[in-house]
Amino acid sequence: MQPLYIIKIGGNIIDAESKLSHFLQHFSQVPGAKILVHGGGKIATEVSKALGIEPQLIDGRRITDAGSLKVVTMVYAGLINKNIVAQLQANKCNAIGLTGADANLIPAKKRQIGAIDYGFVGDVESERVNATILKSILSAGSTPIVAPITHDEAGNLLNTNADTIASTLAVALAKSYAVSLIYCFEKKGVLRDVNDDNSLIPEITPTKYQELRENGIIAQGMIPKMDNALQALQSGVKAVHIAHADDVLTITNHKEPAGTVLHL
Ligand SMILES: Nc1ncnc2c1ncn2[C@@H]1O[C@H](COP(=O)(O)OP(=O)(O)O)[C@@H](O)[C@H]1O
Ligand SMILES: CC(=O)N[C@@H](CCC(=O)OP(=O)(O)O)C(=O)O
Repeated sequence: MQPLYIIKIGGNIIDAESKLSHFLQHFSQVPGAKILVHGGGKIATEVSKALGIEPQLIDGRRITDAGSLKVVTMVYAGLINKNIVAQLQANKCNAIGLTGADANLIPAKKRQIGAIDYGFVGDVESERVNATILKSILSAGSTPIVAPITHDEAGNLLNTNADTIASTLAVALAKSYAVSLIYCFEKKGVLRDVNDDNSLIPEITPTKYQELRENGIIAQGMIPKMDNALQALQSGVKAVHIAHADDVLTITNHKEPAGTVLHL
């Protein structure tokens, strides 16, 4: 099967102009078929505060009321997505920006009210992804850049965690490509001490994950990232890495080990 890299980039890199531009230069050199999924939660939080809408996050997920939905749509689908596309075009990467509403790429269901009402937050399923449109974009030599905005097929946009979008697309395409999913962020990978880049944990299995979580070594935003990563691996994705944004080419060119690799 043809290789496909699905690379996710998060808020701390997107928020730093020079880090983002450095990453995009590298991303444009990743060989073969590739998809970029971006977040941008940090910028959405800043814009939200500037507009007087106090952001509220529970376990890394944003409570998205009608006002917050306007903010995240403007920030993710507009500001961030289009800036990334323009920068990739400047790097000779033929990028095409998409939300989950475009070409019915990612239909979602509004999260049902349980203990917590998340508001306009969408839950997604890999079976419902429009894999056909992604395959045709990739075979035309273009690179989809996916924003974390989905839709409910009834005219409403929904906010979906970007780590979840990346793993859902990876699973949806795993029948057609040998998919490697790479979560890129601002640290060397999963660390024993979150403040020490020399404490990299090179490999994690589901059993080790449980242990690291119980010990509080894996916490905050790393929990949904790990959950999504392991689920992708259990659903046919060939390889999953959690690594520094600067190491993307080291991983895709198989130069040397970098970041954390997940194993079943
Ligand atoms: N063991 C760990 N190793 C690395 N990062 C961790 C760990 N535990 C918690 N984290 C936190 O998880 C964050 C990454 O998750 P998140 O903020 O959601 O990033 P992104 O926006 O890139 O998806 C890191 O910035 C770090 O603060
Ligand atoms: C529902 C939900 O939480 N959506 C996320 C989408 C953005 C995101 O995931 O951004 P990062 O990858 O930069 O964290 C949010 O609004 O924060």
